[in-house]
Amino acid sequence: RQTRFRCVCVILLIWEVCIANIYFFIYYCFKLQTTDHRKSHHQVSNDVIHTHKHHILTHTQKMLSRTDVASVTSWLAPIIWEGTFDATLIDFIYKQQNLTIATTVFALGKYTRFLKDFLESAEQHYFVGFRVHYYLFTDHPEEVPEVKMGENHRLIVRKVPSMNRWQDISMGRMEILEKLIKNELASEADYIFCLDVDAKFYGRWGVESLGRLVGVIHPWYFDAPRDKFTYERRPESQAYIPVEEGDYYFTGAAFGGSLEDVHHLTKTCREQMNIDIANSIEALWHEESHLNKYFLHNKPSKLLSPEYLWRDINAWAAQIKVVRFSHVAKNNAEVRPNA
Ligand SMILES: CC(=O)N[C@H]1[C@@H](OP(=O)(O)OP(=O)(O)OC[C@H]2O[C@@H](n3ccc(=O)[nH]c3=O)[C@H](O)[C@@H]2O)O[C@H](CO)[C@H](O)[C@@H]1O
Ligand SMILES: [Mn+2]
Repeated sequence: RQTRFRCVCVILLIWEVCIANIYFFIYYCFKLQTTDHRKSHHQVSNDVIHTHKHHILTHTQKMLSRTDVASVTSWLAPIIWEGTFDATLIDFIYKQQNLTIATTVFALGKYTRFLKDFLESAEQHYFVGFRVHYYLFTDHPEEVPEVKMGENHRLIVRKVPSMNRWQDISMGRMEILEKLIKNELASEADYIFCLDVDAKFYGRWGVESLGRLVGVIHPWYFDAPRDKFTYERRPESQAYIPVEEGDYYFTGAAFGGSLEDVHHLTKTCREQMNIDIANSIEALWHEESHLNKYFLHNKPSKLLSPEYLWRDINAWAAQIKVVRFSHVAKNNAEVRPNA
């Protein structure tokens, strides 16, 4: 009987040890969870003053990728497509830097007709919530429409002389930009974008586009083989690119970056175009040809997909999930000073 009693005691003891272990295990797990929680909250409140930041910072854990398009170049510059960035997170990061984005636009001759749609749509989609100073160059300041600017957005109008050739207007932008950056922008802005006016915004164009030197892949050639790119192929031009060279074909209708880098870009293109004029040659696609030559030797640090300059809002391509900025249809012969 005594042995039976001992046996029962031992079993009871083992049972209690087990129960105690289970209790201890549950308590330990719970404690671990709460301390972890407190720790991450603490880290966040060290970094930021806002209250929702814990939620925002955890977005980094989301997998962002596209498998149908390349999102990085061979020199490790990101290519920005819808689905490769977290807009909330990237806005939050840049918000703390108090940036100003200078944005230049030219509207000479009949091109003032594009201003209303350009500016109104920009106010809905372009760097909303960030400081933007538009510099508008026109030969008809009286035709600039009244557009209500959002908070922190300003429109500065500059008069420039009229020109007889649309090619000269388009190419002449480089010199005007070069001077604007050198003489005025140093203490006024952090980044600059130079955009065509015959275009309209349909979706977000925000801080994801900012970088030291930013090129936009031309909407007609993003999917084309290199030998189809319309680079300048005559060796007599300074814009010449041999057939076996070149990475992407960039549009002349949108580019940007830091003031220093864009100043160097505009200065170089202006100088190269002047050499071409002296040699009586005009590059096939004007300043766009020179821009492509520049990007061959000065690789952009960031590339924007054709979402950032699409052909026309109605054109379709499987890779384009969002049209952010798009050329509007225009009758070149009717709108340009020379056909
Ligand atoms: C589809 C196509 O062929 N695109 C080419 C064409 O673009 P685009 O047909 O888009 O050139 P464009 O007529 O828009 O001219 C460029 C910009 O110059 C300004 N502007 C031009 C003319 C004028 O009378 N008033 C005025 O203000 C305006 O800001 C305009 O957005 O030419 C560019 C410059 O060479 C590039 O080569 C483009 O690849
Ligand atoms: Mn255009």
